[in-house]
Parts: sequence; structure tokens; C-alpha cells
Amino acid sequence: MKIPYPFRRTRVKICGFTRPDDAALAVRLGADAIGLVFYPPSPRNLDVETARKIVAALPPFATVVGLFVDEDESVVRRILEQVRIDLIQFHGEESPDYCRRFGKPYIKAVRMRSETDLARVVDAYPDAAGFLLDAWHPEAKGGTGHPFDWDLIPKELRQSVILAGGLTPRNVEDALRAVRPYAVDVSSGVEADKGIKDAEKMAAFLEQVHAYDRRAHID
Ligand SMILES: O=C(O)c1ccccc1NCC(=O)[C@H](O)[C@H](O)COP(=O)(O)O
Repeated sequence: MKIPYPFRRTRVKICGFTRPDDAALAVRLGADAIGLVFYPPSPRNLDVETARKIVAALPPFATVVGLFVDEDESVVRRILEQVRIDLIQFHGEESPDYCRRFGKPYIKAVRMRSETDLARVVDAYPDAAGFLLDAWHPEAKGGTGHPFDWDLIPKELRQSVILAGGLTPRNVEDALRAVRPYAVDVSSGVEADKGIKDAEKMAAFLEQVHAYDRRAHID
């Protein structure tokens, strides 16, 4: 069955919030999911208290995604006990066995580079809820604001991926047209500064996605 807009629409996750009001506004503007970074080297890293305040500011049905990078299992468990996280995003080199240990749905981030065989990664994590494709960077694990070559994504997997990496209000339409992913994920591209989201950039990003979805239905 071909599902038209507004039933078939591109989901949007905005990642890297540090302020409750920014996250609440993102959901009011139409974001489906909010990403909270628990990775101490990141400028967007959260302590438990701030994370709880952000979650408390959200309306029901907004999905809270907790992002970890090669974190100790005990630290992940402690955060899961204290913060209402719906979905875990593993953004490092976590093994399939490690990822399934927490009894929560998870998405696995894949940092794309020329030799990445995405089909093989997908096979290796059969119980992942989804795959978030981000740019590979020699020094940073994510949230870099850099795009990657979308041609690296095999055609048959495109409709099931969460596309990330350097998306902005200016290029997201091109990304949607080229990849037609299940969802898009953005952090740097809607920021005024690291961890500080810009209301107008978030609104512009979501408007671009919604406008594309509406047009895709008409075309
Ligand atoms: O945000 C961070 O600082 C970060 C650090 C380490 C791993 C992942 C991180 N963020 C992930 C994201 O924000 C997004 O899932 C994705 O990488 C898109 O980021 P961007 O290119 O900035 O839009």
C-alpha cells in the first residue's frame, strides 16, 4: 500500500539539547524525538539533573533518545534508572551483545566512510531498532556538522535509515530528495552555539522537512 502524506512523513530527531525550553520548543515545532548526549568529552554532555529537567519539560509522546559512546555498562544502567529514556543511541564501537544488554530498544550509529559496508553492519545488529548514519571524522565521534557521501548508502536500505551528519535547513531538502530516509537527525545545523539550539533554525529545518513531505505527496 502506498502511504501518502501526512500518514507517511519523514520523522525528525533533534539531538544535543542542554536546555529544557529548547527541547520543549522543538517538540512544539514538530520534532518527533529529542536526543540527550551522555558523553563527557562532548560540549553537549548532560548531568542527570539537567537531563531530568529536559525530560520533564516534554509533552507525552515525544521520544527521548539517550546517546552514549563506548560507555561503561554500569554508567549506562545508572542513567537509565534515573532518566526516562525511551530509546538508546549507541554512537561508538559497541558490540551487538553489549547493545542488547539493557533491555531497551536501541539504534546503532554508523559512521560512514568509503569502505563502510552498511549491509554487513545491519546484519550484525539484527535486534537494532534502526541505524543512524553519521559522518566519519578522524577526531570526533559525532555531532561534527559534517555531511558524508550519501551515495555510500545502498538503495535497498535507504527507506529504513535515520540520516544524520551536517544536515541544515539549507541542505535537508537535497538530502531528502537524494536518500528518502525514514528519518533525519540534526544537531549542529540548528544551533546558535554548541548545545544551544536556535529557535528559527529549528523552525526552518522542520518547515523544510514538512514542505518536502507535502510536495513528495503531490509529485
Ligand atoms: O553531539 C555530540 O557532541 C556528539 C558527540 C559524540 C557522538 C555523537 C554526538 N552527537 C550525535 C548527534 O548529534 C547526531 O546524532 C549526529 O551526529 C548529527 O550531528 P550533526 O552533524 O551535528 O548534525
